Amino acid sequence: MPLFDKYDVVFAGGGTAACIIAGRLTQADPSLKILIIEAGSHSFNLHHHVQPARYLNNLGEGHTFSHHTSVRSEALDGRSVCVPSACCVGVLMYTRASASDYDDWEKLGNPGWGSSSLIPLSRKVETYQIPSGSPSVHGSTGPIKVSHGGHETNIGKEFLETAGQYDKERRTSLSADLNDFETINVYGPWHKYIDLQTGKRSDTAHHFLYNLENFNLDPNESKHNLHVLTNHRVVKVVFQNNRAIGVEYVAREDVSGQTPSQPRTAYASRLVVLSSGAFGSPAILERSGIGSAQRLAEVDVRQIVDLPGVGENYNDHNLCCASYLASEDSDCLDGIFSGDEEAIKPHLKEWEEGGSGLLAHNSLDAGIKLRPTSEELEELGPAFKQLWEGFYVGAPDKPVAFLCPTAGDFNGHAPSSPSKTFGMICYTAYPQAIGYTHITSATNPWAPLRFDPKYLSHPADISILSWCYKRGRELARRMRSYRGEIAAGHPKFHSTSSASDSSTTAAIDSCTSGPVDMDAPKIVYSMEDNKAINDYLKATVGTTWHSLGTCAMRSRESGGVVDSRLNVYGLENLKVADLSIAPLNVGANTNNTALVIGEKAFLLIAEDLGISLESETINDDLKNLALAN
Ligand SMILES: Cc1cc2nc3c(=O)[nH]c(=O)nc-3n(C[C@H](O)[C@H](O)[C@H](O)COP(=O)(O)OP(=O)(O)OC[C@H]3O[C@@H](n4cnc5c(N)ncnc54)[C@H](O)[C@@H]3O)c2cc1C
Repeated sequence: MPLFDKYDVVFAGGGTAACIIAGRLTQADPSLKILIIEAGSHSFNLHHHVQPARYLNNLGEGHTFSHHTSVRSEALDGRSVCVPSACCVGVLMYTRASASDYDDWEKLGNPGWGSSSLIPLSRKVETYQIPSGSPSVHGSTGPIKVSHGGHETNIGKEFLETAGQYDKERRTSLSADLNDFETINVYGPWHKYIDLQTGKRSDTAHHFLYNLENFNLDPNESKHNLHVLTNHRVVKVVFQNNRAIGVEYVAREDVSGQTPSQPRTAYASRLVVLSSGAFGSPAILERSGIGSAQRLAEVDVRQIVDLPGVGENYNDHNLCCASYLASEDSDCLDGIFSGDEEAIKPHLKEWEEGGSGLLAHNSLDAGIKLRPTSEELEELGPAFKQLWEGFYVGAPDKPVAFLCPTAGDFNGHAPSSPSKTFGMICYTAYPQAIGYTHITSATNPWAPLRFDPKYLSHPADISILSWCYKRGRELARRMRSYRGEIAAGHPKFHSTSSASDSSTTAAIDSCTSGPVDMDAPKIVYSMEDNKAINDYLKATVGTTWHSLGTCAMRSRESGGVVDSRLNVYGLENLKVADLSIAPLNVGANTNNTALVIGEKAFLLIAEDLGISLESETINDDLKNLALAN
């Protein structure tokens, strides 16, 4: 239980952004009494968390994960989708936004949130362990380590070799920097949030909290002023007039039936910060009476502030994973993905002794941020063309989609051992369909949300995924390790279709099928084939776990929830600081943007609290950044 009667700052949620803000605040002013209330458990040195390759095993139901099931969607032929949220870096893919993404945020009326302010923060937070990293965009002293991981898979190498020979329209470079905020349409290496020295996952809990001097996982044992209370959820914010003075919270055990027993209160004399992510933060606001009058009336919550944007503007990216068989000599992560400890054992020694091998890996070694050629633009159809002209032409640094091979199939379609598999994943960088998330209970923070991500409800979104699936398929079937397609991970083409000839639709049992020639003709798809692809996408499209935007930093008139200092409109002493504040999507995996938001929020909060960044505990880089912003 919390040790102090009253804290200076209370955080609801202890994920990517919160750990940075709390860790930096406590370094800047060790006398600050800070409480983090976190729904999940501690991850300190847990082997399934710090050993990178085990991430798929973490996706089950548990205390660290919340699964949000959507309403049934017409665009997905009546299917629901399930989106988990959690307090970790997940798949460990290091991907940064495009510079224009942040400039678009600033243009919406958010001074200090453009690329010139945020790129230095993205540099600040990292130590880029890739020797060729440019110091103008990559950091060398930050807590979060970025490397290529402890192994180089043949799948990644072959993807780049194949792309170099097959795709004459685009460049391939082994030393390309795909995450310099501007490079697109280049095939290159894909890096990871893995510390090269230890082979461990590099996350904000370990590098901003657990490493603090005197920090103790158990607040009762702590001699530190920063306490973390895990396995508890914040129900709502407590106000005195319009000033936030604390939060009510409950433990999972306190919930019986629909209603938790009497919640406890943690008081905050200076600031309450909601950092519960794109699902958690709007839910806390709604339970606190902040949101649209209609939504709050539906769940019997008295409205305190009318902010119809709460829970709206839900963004994600749309994922498609196609599955292929790989040659038996491929170094794939299937065994580790299966969670079978016997399969993991052979890799443990190498990881423990040198931080290397397949356990220090996430299966993704290469990829491309794709934009279409003029020929492909035609293939993408009229709905996309309109989007292209209105959105992409003026933003040459924005990708349309990502395409990356995975050494091991995410879908778990691996036939029985010892077969090896690889995947070809693609996701849409800026889906046009925007969803929502709202509460269904006024009091129970574990109650399911009413949630619809609206996947594929815009026609351009499905054309992009279809185009990427076809591109990925052409590359996959030319890779040396290709041994056929796994039927369950592909569209059901009619057996007489040329899109399903023997070399392209080998079923699970045709393991001897090798790659086609590099100059084999491109597969031609009929209207019926295209329908089969669309049906497959509707049946399988999934989340990239990149939920954002549900407490958008915009003007109040345009549906905003927080201003550009992250203050919730109409209230005092209440900020939101996590990915939910993103006013528009970013064309990237989102952890990097959450890191940047954490760094930016720290500077804003330090300033509000009157903390001098001249303090000796703050290093010079940070001082300079604060002065520059
Ligand atoms: C499975 C998965 C894989 C991912 N893979 C990648 C990847 O490879 N690369 C990448 O860049 N990004 C990845 N992401 C996305 C990245 O993890 C998120 O973008 C980032 O963590 C968001 O940071 P945040 O601070 O906004 O929220 P989070 O890090 O989600 O933190 C929110 C925290 O609040 C807690 N919480 C929620 N409700 C409450 C409540 N009521 N009370 C108290 N606590 C609460 C949650 O438990 C959580 O810990 C992945 C995400 C997931 C889920």
